[in-house]
Amino acid sequence: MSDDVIVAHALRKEFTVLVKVGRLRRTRRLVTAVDGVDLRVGRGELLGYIGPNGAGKSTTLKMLTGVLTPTSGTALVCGLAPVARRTRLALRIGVVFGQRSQLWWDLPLRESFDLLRHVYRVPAGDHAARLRRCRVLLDLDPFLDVPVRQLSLGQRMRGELTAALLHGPEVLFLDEPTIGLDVVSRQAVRGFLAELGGTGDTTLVLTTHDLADIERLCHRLVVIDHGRVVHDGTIAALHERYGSRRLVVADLDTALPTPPTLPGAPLLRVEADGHRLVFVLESAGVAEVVAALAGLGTLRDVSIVEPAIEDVVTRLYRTPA
Ligand SMILES: Nc1ncnc2c1ncn2[C@@H]1O[C@H](COP(=O)(O)OP(=O)(O)OP(=O)(O)O)[C@@H](O)[C@H]1O
Repeated sequence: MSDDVIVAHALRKEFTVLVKVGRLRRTRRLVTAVDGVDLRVGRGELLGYIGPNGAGKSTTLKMLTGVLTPTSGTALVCGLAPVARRTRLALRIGVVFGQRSQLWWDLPLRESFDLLRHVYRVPAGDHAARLRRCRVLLDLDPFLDVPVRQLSLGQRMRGELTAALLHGPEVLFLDEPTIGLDVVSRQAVRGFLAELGGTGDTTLVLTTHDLADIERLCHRLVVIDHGRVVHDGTIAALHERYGSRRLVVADLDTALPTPPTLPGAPLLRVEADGHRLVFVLESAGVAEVVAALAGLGTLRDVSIVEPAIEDVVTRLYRTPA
């Protein structure tokens, strides 16, 4: 039996929108937000679901969590049809959507968590253990007794994450979990999700525009554009497909009259009046390039620059779907 916790086939969602034509007239137009997405996500996977604005990410997540009914296609999450079995599914998944809160605005966090324990009928021992873990990892104690409406965005997001996890979900869906957070909160949330995903017990599906989230957290990346999957694979595969290459940066004590020619690693540019040479690693290996550079007798320092995911994703978004 497959251990996929999410299986979507030809998932499609259309919306009818009214658009203005001329000064007074309005006409109906069909918007295809998700256009035949196939997706399988295994238990314990950490999946980044990314794409440019309006690509269909949130709409996909809403269909997978039972908030929206697909126009056509099928989805099963934890073996359940999300809309038809929404209540049952709610016990098996956790959802953190930036714009929607599951906390009680006027209650302190601690009381919201208590209420959620009753809503989900979580045994007291399990609840206490999960809450303890979140308190430590997300540093909740300084604001556990503060009413939710008084929390900062970063504090509330840490509360939302906790709320989504107290019933021990198998899958956690996160729509832009670090949006608008300051550096400290962003690191806290990322670190927490990395730890959670690292256990292999919880499947994470994450949409984000913050590619640092992806690099830190996701093993697999699904990129959608105009509602269609344009890449499904590892980050390394994405770099390979779009030809991103590693660079070797050599700092020299003395500039050379002519830069060296290294087989398999062409010179990309010369900087700092000839004191810095940047090579592209093509067919050559790092060791042979470094050895050749060391042989020049003027090498002070050498570093390898990994390709930035921003570059490759920007290029991917520009490529027609
Ligand atoms: N309720 C709705 N009614 C009409 N159109 C909608 C509705 N929800 C989404 N859309 C449209 O569907 C398309 C996909 O929207 P969606 O919110 O899924 O994109 P997204 O990838 O999450 O974008 P972003 O990164 O900007 O959040 C967009 O063109 C959007 O305008």
